[in-house]
Formats: sequence, C-alpha cells, structure tokens
Amino acid sequence: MTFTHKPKVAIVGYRGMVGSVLVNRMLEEDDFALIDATFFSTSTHGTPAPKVGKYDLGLIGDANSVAELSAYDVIITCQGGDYTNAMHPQLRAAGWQGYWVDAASALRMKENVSLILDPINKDQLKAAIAAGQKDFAGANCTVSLMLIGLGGLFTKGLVESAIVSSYQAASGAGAANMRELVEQFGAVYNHVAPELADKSKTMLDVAASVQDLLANNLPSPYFGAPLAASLIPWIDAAHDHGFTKEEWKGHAETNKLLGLTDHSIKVDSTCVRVGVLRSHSQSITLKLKENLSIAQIEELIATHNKWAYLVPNEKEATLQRLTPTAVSGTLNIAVGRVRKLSLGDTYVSIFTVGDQLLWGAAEPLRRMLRLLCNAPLDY
Ligand SMILES: NC(=O)C1=CN([C@@H]2O[C@H](COP(=O)(O)OP(=O)(O)OC[C@H]3O[C@@H](n4cnc5c(N)ncnc54)[C@H](OP(=O)(O)O)[C@@H]3O)[C@@H](O)[C@H]2O)C=CC1
Ligand SMILES: N[C@@H](CC(=O)OP(=O)(O)O)C(=O)O
Repeated sequence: MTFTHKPKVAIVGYRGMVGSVLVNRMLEEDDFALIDATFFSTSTHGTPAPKVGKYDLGLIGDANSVAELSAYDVIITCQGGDYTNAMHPQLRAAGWQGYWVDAASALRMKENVSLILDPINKDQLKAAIAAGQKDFAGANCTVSLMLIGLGGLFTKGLVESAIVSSYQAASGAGAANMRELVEQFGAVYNHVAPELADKSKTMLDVAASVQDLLANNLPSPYFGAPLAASLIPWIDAAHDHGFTKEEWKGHAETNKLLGLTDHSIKVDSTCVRVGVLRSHSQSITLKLKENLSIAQIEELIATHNKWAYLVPNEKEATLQRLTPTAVSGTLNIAVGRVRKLSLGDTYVSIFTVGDQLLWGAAEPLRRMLRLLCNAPLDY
C-alpha cells in the first residue's frame, strides 16, 4: 500500500481538453472515492470548483503556488509542458516528496521518470513505485495507441522494426486548434454555397473556388496553414536528422515504454495532421522477427488486452469500425487491414485508430493513480 491514508490529490488543468476527459473518466470509474481531490488552475483559482457527480471539491487551488501544491500527496497535471518545466523543479527544490503524474512530454526522457501505460508496462511501474520513484509521465499519444493496439506483438518481442505514418486529429494540438478546424470547415462551405446551388457550375469550378480560399484567405493562426480540405505533414518542433519531435518520440518512447534500454526496436515515423476532430489513425508497417500467419498475428493482437479489437480486412467492416468516427469517445483501439506485404513474409501492414484523448492522454493518468492507491484495475 503506497498510502496509509486517503491521498490528497491535486488535479491541475482540470478544465482543458485532456483534463476534462480525465475528470469524466475518473467519475465513470469512481476514482474520486479513493482520494481527497482538489482542482487547480492558473486562472480560475479561488472560485468554487464545478461539482463532480456527488463530490464537492471546494475552492479551486492556485496552480502557480508551490506552497499550496506542496500539501498534496499526488499532483496530476494536464496543464502542458511549459507548466511542468516551471513548477516541477520548484516543488522538488522546496522539498516536496509527492508523486508527480504528468500528461506532458517535458519529463518523459529523464532517467528517473517512468512512462505510464500499464497494460503494457505495469510490472515496470510497480517496480518503480516500490523503488521509491516519484515522477511518472504519460507517453506520446501515437505511441500509446500503437502499443495498446499492437501490444500482442510488441510485448512478445516479435517486432524488429516499425514504419509508421500517422493521421493525427486537430484535437491533439489543443482546443484552440480544434476550433480553428471547425471554423475552417464552415468558411469553406459558406464560400462555395452559392456555386454549389448553381447547377451550371461544375465540381471543378467549386474546387477552384475552395482552392482560391485556401491559398489566399482562410485564417489559420493556430495551425499556420489551412487544415480543412488539406493536411499538414509537420507536427511539433524540428528535431535532428530531418525528423520532427513528434516523429522522434515514436522511436524514443516506444523503446522506453518497453524497457528496451538498447533501443533495439527501430521505429521510423512520418506524422501528419489531418482534418479530423478527434482520434488519431496510424498506418504501420511491421518487420516481424518470425514468419507468423495472419491468423496468428490477429490472435496475438486480439488476446493481449481488452481494448485492442480486430476489424476484419473487409470493406464494410473497415468503413463501419476502423475510423475516427467509430472509436471517438471510446477506449477501443480498432486494428484492421492486417495483411502481408509483397516485400516479404515477415512484413505486415496494419491500420489502427484510437482516441488520443483517452488512451493517448487521460486514461493512463487515472490508472497510474489507481496503481499508487493499490486499487484494482481491469485488464
Ligand atoms: N490534446 C491531446 O490529445 C494530448 C495532450 N497532451 C498533453 O496535455 C496537455 C494539455 O493538453 P490539452 O488538454 O489539449 O490543452 P488545453 O489547451 O485544452 O488546456 C490546457 C489549459 O489551458 C487553459 N485554458 C485556457 N482557456 C481555456 C478554455 N477556454 N477552456 C479550457 N481550458 C482553458 C486551462 O488552464 P487554466 O485553468 O490554468 O487556465 C487548461 O488547463 C498538452 O500540453 C500536452 O502536453 C498529451 C497527449 C495528448
Ligand atoms: N503531439 C500530439 C499530442 C500531444 O500532446 O503529444 P505529446 O504529449 O507527446 O506532446 C498531437 O499533436 O497530436
């Protein structure tokens, strides 16, 4: 048992997108019964917290106050990397000994930080807790979704390398970006509505009009380029060797999560922002170490955990179940289009879709809290 009392838990960033999804999930699973929770904010502190089910959480705390936060056993933050970089060092310097559970990437690669994805690495996490480790971070959304979806292959040492092409939703970039995409959808439609109504116009006329709007007059301050009716093959900052940071995380975090200090699984990614509101998709080419049959591969995937579910490689099933529309708002990780490639018997192509706000961000955090409380978890 990590705590001998009901732990005091500060939830920082409760009103952001990840924070809201986290609070909803904690309510669904009655996690609040385990803890004495307080919401923290950098801007709404001092006001009454919104009611969470039957729980009255009192006043919202000041997320910039080291003194206030120091009174907590656990700080869960969904506030972002800048906040982590500002507050975590101050709290530790002030002697705070509590658990820091973070959605952001800021601390992920530090030596004394474990990445959280317990269906994949619960033994690693339990060992870290037993060893007195205090800092934990959720992994990158695409990495978490890939590993839950394909855990049956990755955790059994069957993967030699992976080439990933991601199709990442606007919500991965934050609420303001998501709003920008919806506004762009509206602007595109409004721009061409008269032409659509004019039966003398062809679809090429309509497309030319959309192109004119996109190229010259579609506001995109958050993404920096139109996303509606387009895509952006760049996510996060530049990294070394022509990779973006998002692409680099694929290799670094996959290996760290699997406890592979020699980084023996090569993961190469191309990460693309697409005009989807919620849920990330990935097309993954695996080089396996063994020549497994499709039936064996599907069995390994389907039996590893209760969230990865197989979609038969058929058109109707794919349209109904292997899309962001099908999985958004659920914990399901859809895995389909499983097929061997003409490159060779050990090359497998797989398509997977999962909600990046759930398994990609909020869900691992609440499960880490349950691990810290030694509370039951489903697998
Ligand atoms: N979005 C995603 O898919 C993923 C996000 N993450 C991580 O989680 C962090 C938070 O992401 P996300 O939740 O998307 O960020 P948001 O922009 O939705 O929220 C972050 C903070 O913005 C502040 N805020 C300002 N205006 C508003 C408003 N109108 N409504 C709600 N909050 C507002 C809140 O802080 P305050 O109350 O202090 O003002 C809130 O906690 C990211 O930085 C990233 O590190 C990780 C994996 C996936
Ligand atoms: N970068 C992801 C979301 C995210 O916040 O990832 P990370 O936690 O690794 O910064 C996206 O834009 O879709």
